[in-house]
Parts: sequence; C-alpha cells; structure tokens
Amino acid sequence: MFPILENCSVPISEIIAVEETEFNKKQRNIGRWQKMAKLHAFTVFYVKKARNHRWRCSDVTFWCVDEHLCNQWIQALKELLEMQRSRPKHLLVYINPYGGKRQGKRIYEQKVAPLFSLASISTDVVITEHANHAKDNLFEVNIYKYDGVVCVGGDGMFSEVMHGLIGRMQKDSGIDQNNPKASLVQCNIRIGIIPAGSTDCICYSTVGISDPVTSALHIIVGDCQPLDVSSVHHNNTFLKYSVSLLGYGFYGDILKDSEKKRWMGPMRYDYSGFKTFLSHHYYEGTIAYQPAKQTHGSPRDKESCRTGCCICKKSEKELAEKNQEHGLKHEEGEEEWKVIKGKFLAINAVNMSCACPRSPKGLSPAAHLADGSADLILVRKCSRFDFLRYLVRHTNQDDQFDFPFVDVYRVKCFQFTSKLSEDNESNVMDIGKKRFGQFCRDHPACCCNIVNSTWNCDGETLDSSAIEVRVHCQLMKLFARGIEENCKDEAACSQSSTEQLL
Ligand SMILES: Nc1ncnc2c1ncn2[C@@H]1O[C@H](COP(=O)(O)OP(=O)(O)OP(=O)(O)O)[C@@H](O)[C@H]1O
Ligand SMILES: CCCCCCCCCCCCC/C=C/[C@@H](O)[C@H](CO)NC(C)=O
Ligand SMILES: [Ca+2]
Repeated sequence: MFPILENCSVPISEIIAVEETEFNKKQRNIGRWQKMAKLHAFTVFYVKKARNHRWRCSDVTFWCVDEHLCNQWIQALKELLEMQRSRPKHLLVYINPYGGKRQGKRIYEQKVAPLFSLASISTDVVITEHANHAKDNLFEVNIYKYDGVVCVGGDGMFSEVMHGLIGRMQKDSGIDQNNPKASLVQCNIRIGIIPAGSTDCICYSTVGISDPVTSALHIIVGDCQPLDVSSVHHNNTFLKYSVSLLGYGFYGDILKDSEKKRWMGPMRYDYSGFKTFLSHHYYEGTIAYQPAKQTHGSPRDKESCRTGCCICKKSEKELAEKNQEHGLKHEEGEEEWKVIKGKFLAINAVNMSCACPRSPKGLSPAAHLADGSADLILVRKCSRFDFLRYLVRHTNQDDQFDFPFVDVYRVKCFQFTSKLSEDNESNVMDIGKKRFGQFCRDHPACCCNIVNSTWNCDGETLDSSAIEVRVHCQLMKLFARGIEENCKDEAACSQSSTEQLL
C-alpha cells in the first residue's frame, strides 16, 4: 500500500500513473522550503471512489529538495506499476458514432482517450461506418496482438464486438457454432465497455453505473469479470449469443416497435414501452427447461451478485474441474426437463440482473454474472393493472416475483416453441385462423395474438420464435469487477488534488 493522505491509502493496483512534475511556484506557498533549494516533485494519479460506484481520477503531488530521493520514488512506483500484469498496454477500440445520443466519438475523445494516454495505453481506433463493421473487422485483424477490445456504444455495439470475438475464437479453434451442443472455446481477450448507448444495461449490471470515466478506469487498472453467455439456436442453426436479456412478448414487442423510431434516440424505448403496455398482447407457447443446480442459489435470494461473489467463484472452480476431467462431456442429458405450456405476456431469460438506469435493481436482482445459469421469468396472462404493478416493482424495493402470475426459475438451458409454430409443424392451420389473420378465433377482442412475438436478444431482434438456448459458463471476460459493496471510506478520499512533503 502506498500512503497518500494521513487517513487514506490507495492500493498500488488502483494507481493510474506516476509522473515527474515541474514544480510550479504558483502552485502553493510552501514558505521556507521554496527559498532554501530547488524543489523536485512527482505526481501520483489514482482512482478515487465516489458515491454510487462512480470512479474518478485524482492526483497527489509529492515534493522534496533531494532530487535523487524524488527519482528513487518515481522509479520504485513505476516498477510496481509494471508488475501489475493484468493491465492492458495495447487496445483495439471500436466507436459507434450513432449509438444512444450520438455522443460516442465525443465521449471517447474527451473523457477516455486522455486517461488511456496518461496510463500509457496505446490504441488502434476504428470509428464504425455501418452495422456489423466491428464484428466483421474482428474476423480480419490480428486480435492476438491486443490486450483487449473496447467498444464505445450501447448494448447492441457490445453484442457486435462479443459476436466478433467469440466467433473468431471458435473459427480459429475449428468449433462449429451451428452445433448447439458444442463446447465453446473461452475467449480470454477482455472487452471493455464505454457506455454511450440507450440502455447500457451490460455496463450498469457489471460496474454499477453507466459512466464513461468509471469504465475507462476499470479498463486501465486491468479488472477482469467473467461473464456467462447464452447461445441461441434454431433447428441446428446458430442465431445469436446473449449476455443480458433474451425477451419474448413484452420486451420483444418493445424492441420491434422501437427499431422503427431510432431517430428518437433513447426516448424510443419509453414511447414503444407505453404503446406495447397498452396493446397488452399475450402469446401462447411451450417452454422446456433444465433447472440449474440448487447449490447455485435461487432467483428469490435476497443477496445479489457482488465483487468476489462466492457462487460465481464456485462455478469457476467447477468449470475448471469439468474442463480438466472430461473436456467435451455435457451434463444436461443427465437431468430432467420440466415443461410448461401457457399464455404469456412476457418470457424473459436473463444471464445477469439486467440492472440499468431505468431499473437499478434489474429484471432479476439476484441473477449472477458468472454462475453458468440464467433466470427464466415467466409472466403469465394477467390484467393490465396487474402487469403495471409488476413493472412498477422493477423500480422500487418490492419483490417483483411475488405475484401469482409470475414464475421464476434458475436454468442452464431451455427451449421455446410458440403455439403458432407448434400448429404449423403439426399441420393444423385451420381455415378460421387463415380467415381471421392475426386475431384469436375464439376470442376476437381478447388481445391474444396468433402471430408470434419477436425475441429481443440484447437489443437485437431474432428471426425465429422457436429457439434452443444454452448457458455457457464464463465464456467471456470484461474489464470490470462486478458491483462493489458500497465503500465506507468514500469521505476520507474525497479531496481531488493534494500536495505532500516527502
Ligand atoms: N456506424 C454505424 N452505423 C449504423 N449502425 C451502427 C454503426 N455502428 C454500429 N451500429 C449498430 O448500431 C446498433 C445500436 O448501437 P448501440 O448499441 O451502440 O446503441 P443503442 O441501440 O442506442 O443502445 P442500447 O443498445 O444500449 O439500447 C448496434 O447494433 C450496431 O450494430
Ligand atoms: C410504469 C413504470 C414502468 C417501469 C418499467 C421499468 C422496467 C425497465 C427494465 C428495463 C430492462 C432492460 C433490459 C435490457 C435490455 C437491453 O438488452 C436492451 C438493449 O439495450 N434494451 C431494451 C430496452 O430492450
Ligand atoms: Ca448467470
């Protein structure tokens, strides 16, 4: 530990940089010291933890009359920083200039690039010119020369970069992504997210705040947070990966409607959310799932996943043992499948809490970032008023699962088939359905949709409603550390810039 202030210390791991400083006489009146000799100084830049998980770069300047002593300190501190092996030195950065409020480029240039340069991190920056630019580019560049990839944008941009990296790893290892049972190769190149999107749920759920400077500092200090990834297949064809929300019904319909209103920016979700709420459509279908091990907790737990989470650590250990013992063997064949048929307003599978500024506790507050399971939330047909009560509970302290029409399960894989595709498969498309198109034949005014909804996969739509989903434990890694328990020493570290005599 390196002492900075009388009652505050900063771990070496949270020092950003050390620089020799020109001692400016105007800086401070330091009385007799200044008159006696030439002063030598160096500045330590470090992470200052503020409220609500926000990090800032602060600095303290140390000065002394002995030049040799000053140089020794600089040298020693630089050597200690060099020993921080998990810190990135060379990063590949993708900026989506059109995400969120179209501020990605400005955010990167003004808030992030100066910090990377202070921390001596070199970068190759690509400003994307079209959707899938980053993803395609990751299949072409020499990714192995980078210590990480940074995406500046929202959840969709993150999803692109993740698809590029995971896809590239599988391609380089000869793994067929179309095989839903394939053991995927872990991706050890970390991704950093600089939030500049509309929801920024992945950043918020893994850092605790959507703030570009905080995220840049987590990248600089070389944090590492493993993340579960779900693979989504249809008929042995790979569709997409998901790390946050895979939502059918309510969230799928919001996304589909909001895509037409991208020009509205982040407001599009509020507009389409309200419209979708009023439409109150529900969908019939069948879900089959395999439960996760009970030792991995429950979605109704009161404790949330936090930095150093024991459940995620246990899963990491189990994964290492499994990889060592039997590489390609899978467990899901051994366990029982549970089947649920019904009419649903929403089917949400979340790999993480999905906390975001709109809902700080998220869709499943006790979901884990890296436990190898997803929380499957089934919201059955209910009245508009009850659905509103359910939604409102995402924004307050009440339990959103404590409703008779809501069920939640912790699962390692699941399958969904809509009633429509079941009917199509069994060739029972009757004349009534054809004639009345998308309305329910039995109850024309009941909001029951015979058309399918769309899956919302981390903010992107899927082309198929019948899907097969499997959670891959800790398939990738982020420059993050999960959400920290609130730091009690915040007040002690509140000065932004100080000077100290050695
Ligand atoms: N230059 C570009 N032009 C058009 N689309 C792009 C470009 N670069 C990336 N995209 C696409 O834009 C989509 C949305 O971007 P992004 O996720 O950054 O913002 P958002 O949708 O506003 O935020 P969120 O995903 O958090 O709701 C991504 O799926 C990405 O594929
Ligand atoms: C009347 C009050 C209603 C409040 C309802 C609040 C619920 C908000 C929950 C939002 C969860 C968002 C989950 C994240 C999804 C992202 O993957 C995706 C892409 O960014 N965003 C959306 C909105 O689909
Ligand atoms: Ca999980």
